[in-house]
Amino acid sequence: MPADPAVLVEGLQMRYGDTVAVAGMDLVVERGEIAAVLGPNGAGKTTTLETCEGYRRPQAGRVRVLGLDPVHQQRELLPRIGVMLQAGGAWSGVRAVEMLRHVAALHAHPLPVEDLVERLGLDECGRTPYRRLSGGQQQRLGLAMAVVGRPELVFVDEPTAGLDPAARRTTWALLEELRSDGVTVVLTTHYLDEAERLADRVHIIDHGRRIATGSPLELTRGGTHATIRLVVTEPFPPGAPESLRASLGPGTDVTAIDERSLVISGPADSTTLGTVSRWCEAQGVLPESLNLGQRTLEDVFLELTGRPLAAGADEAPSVTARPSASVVG
Ligand SMILES: Nc1ncnc2c1ncn2[C@@H]1O[C@H](COP(=O)(O)OP(=O)(O)OP(=O)(O)O)[C@@H](O)[C@H]1O
Repeated sequence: MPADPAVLVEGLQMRYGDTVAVAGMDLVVERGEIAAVLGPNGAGKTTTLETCEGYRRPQAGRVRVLGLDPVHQQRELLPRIGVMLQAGGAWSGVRAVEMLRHVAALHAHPLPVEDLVERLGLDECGRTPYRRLSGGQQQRLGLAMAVVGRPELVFVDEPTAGLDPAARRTTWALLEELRSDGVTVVLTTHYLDEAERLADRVHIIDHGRRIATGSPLELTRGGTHATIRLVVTEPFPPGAPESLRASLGPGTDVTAIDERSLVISGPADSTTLGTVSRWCEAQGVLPESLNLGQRTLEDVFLELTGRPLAAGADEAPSVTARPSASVVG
């Protein structure tokens, strides 16, 4: 019989008073993969993770972690998972390395503390009380505490928020090493490069729901689709996006960016490029540039939600963007 997935979330609903934090979340994380839960501020990432970690009881729906119920089988589950919280997690007066040794001592087969300290550059602040550590040092200590017990599964919430580029790379390398050792990693992030670089599978979430799932390549490739950016020398005549969309036919989407540029999302082939070029001639506009580019996760989020990821959950939808990507998985 195949093993249970590392994480299984079905129809999870969570609210805080009148605020709906999670609105029917479905999520599957297979064992041994790095899964990134990507979404804007307030999308419900932390609440979902905290429910998987057993800190919150599902108000509706079902959550299983390593096949166990995180609330009712917490004693069985806790020794097998590592948790890096967004902030805190250590006593304020305790020295960094003492804290890590303490956590290591709670586990049967911990990683060597000194190695982790050196790996994560914590040697320089090993005797510093937790409350005096910089934000980045607290982040790295939090990660060390999450992995020191050799967990089968680690949850890391925004592992590189506020870290400098060198510390981000160190963190990524450690997470990749965990995966090579067969550890499942579930991380939340709103850094697109982090999700693209690290994750085997990305779950894009918005307003408490998963809206797309796939490997970074599957999500950005969108089948044979690509993004073509057209910039012309003079403003387009009125109705240009509609007219170009009609020329290109079904399966293609055209979004006006400003009066001289638009984005075409459609098949990346010579027919599309030829049609765009002939359309420009017919409209009497001269292309300044015509760039064919791979979609980014940012483009995917924009297409799915009509607003940029960085704008946050409450931003009004953009008037020019129109959803066209399909939900995967
Ligand atoms: N303890 C709480 N009490 C009241 N509302 C909360 C609480 N925690 C979260 N919320 C609200 O629930 C929603 C989801 O929050 P959550 O922290 O799960 O999202 P998130 O995607 O992790 O956001 P971020 O990226 O900012 O951490 C937000 O509207 C948030 O303001």
